[in-house]
Amino acid sequence: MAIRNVPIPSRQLYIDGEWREPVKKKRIPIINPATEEIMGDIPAATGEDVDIAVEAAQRALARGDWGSTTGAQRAKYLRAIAAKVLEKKSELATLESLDSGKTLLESAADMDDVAACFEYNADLAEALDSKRKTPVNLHLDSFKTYVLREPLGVAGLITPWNYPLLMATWKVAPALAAGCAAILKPSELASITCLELGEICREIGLPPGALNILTGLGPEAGAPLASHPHVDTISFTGSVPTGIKIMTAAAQFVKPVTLELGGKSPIIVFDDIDNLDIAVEWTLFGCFANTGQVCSATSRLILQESIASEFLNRLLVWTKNIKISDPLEEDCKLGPVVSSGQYEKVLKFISNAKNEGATILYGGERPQHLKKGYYVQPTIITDVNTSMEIWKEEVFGPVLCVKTFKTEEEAIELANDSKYGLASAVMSKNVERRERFTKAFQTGIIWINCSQPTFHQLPWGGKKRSGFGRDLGEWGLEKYLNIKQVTEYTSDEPWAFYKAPSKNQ
Ligand SMILES: NC(=O)C1=CN([C@@H]2O[C@H](COP(=O)(O)OP(=O)(O)OC[C@H]3O[C@@H](n4cnc5c(N)ncnc54)[C@H](O)[C@@H]3O)[C@@H](O)[C@H]2O)C=CC1
Ligand SMILES: NCCCC(=O)O
Ligand code: NA
Repeated sequence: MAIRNVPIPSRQLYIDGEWREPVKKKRIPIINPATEEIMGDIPAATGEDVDIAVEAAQRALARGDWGSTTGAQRAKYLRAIAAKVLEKKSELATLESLDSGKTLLESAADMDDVAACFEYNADLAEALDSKRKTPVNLHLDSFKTYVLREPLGVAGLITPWNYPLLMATWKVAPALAAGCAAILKPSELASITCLELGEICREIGLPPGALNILTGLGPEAGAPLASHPHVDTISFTGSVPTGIKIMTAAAQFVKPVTLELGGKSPIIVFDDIDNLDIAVEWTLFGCFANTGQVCSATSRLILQESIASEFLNRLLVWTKNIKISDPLEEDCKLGPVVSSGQYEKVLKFISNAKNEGATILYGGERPQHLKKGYYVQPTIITDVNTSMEIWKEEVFGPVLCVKTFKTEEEAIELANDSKYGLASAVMSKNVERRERFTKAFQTGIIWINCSQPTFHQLPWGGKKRSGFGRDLGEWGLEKYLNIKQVTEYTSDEPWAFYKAPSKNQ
């Protein structure tokens, strides 16, 4: 499946259905995190390019070939994109791995998810046609009313590097399904596959301006998008500090935003589990999948004291078995983190934990056999207390911290002891207990007897400082719609609120 020598395409910005050099002609190097080598470069958009893209998006909305389409017509474009993604799956997956360090296995799964998400939103676009105009019966003779669902306008989509094309798809697919015109700003750390989405849109003949793709730095390309007066909504996935900046910028125009931010999600394991190894594997997957660079990573293991020692022993055995290598190698299960900045950040979290008195039970360093690349061993940290940074802050790397508990009350208190509220997992065979935890968890996503499986039919998002609004499912499309009420007075009788003037007045 791996095509090692996929050439890195040299692209420009994708605006108005064509490739355009950025106004300031700047480019950003692409770094392969597995080798630390520069592989190519991407265009760096600035505010001038944002203005051009916004105008292209507005023209698309005003033109019949996009602005007047039915959901069924848009569904055809979305299905054509899905088909092209599958046709180019191995090339796209390899590019994704080269750019972000994701294992090829995970990149290939992402491409399947990308295609499935476009397909799913094609279905939603079709379903929208029958819901476009919904009568509302007021049970009054004098009024006829209905509600229209219309595209909100120009959507700004700002996305991260951990699932580069998939996170973009979670926003692009519903924005297009709704009939918006979109401007995607992917992360400068991994933009290759998002630019290839531009090529796919060109190949399938998506009307110009319906989707524009501006690569570039956050403050130079993302910030002008968030603060543009003619961008009608912003959907963002990324860090809390950037989310706050985006919300602040958008607030100046009372622009709706949805924010999918960080997390420090718990996984609670009870001693009533039937099979220790199954729980161990979910715990590993929950924290080390995608090299821990997952907003919903269950990076706080909350373990019932009675099984702690046996569980940790099995966890160590399984962890030592994880293959860490170049992400394109067969069976690689843990690649490098995305960038030198992220590498330094993860190692600093580990050294801070040590300095605060925690124990590095396993890992904590660069793997001995890999001399180059931003690799960090899967790391397990014990002797953690709730005032430590490692308990409170998102690492976004393969680092699991562990605490034990005796009672259910203690477990739920530990689980909810976070400023974040994205996801929670509980492993137990006791149905009533699982229901109690489902109710008590202060998060938007609950996993029972698993961690991380994600389905595009279900709402994705959090509460507290993990943000608000939802991607995916029908909820992921709603934010791109304007709900318009229409009220018609159908009576021949005067309204008779004011006194009617007399005939000779
Ligand atoms: N919730 C999640 O899925 C993610 C969380 N993170 C967290 O954020 C940390 C830092 O990663 P970064 O890449 O720096 O995340 P970031 O939040 O800065 O980047 C996400 C996106 O926002 C853009 N951006 C940055 N500054 C902006 C601004 N002022 N206005 C508009 N857009 C802007 C970036 O270019 C990128 O496209 C990670 O270590 C991790 O903890 C990072 C990526 C994804
Ligand atoms: N399994 C998808 C996770 C998406 C995210 O990290 O935002
Ligand atoms: Na990269």
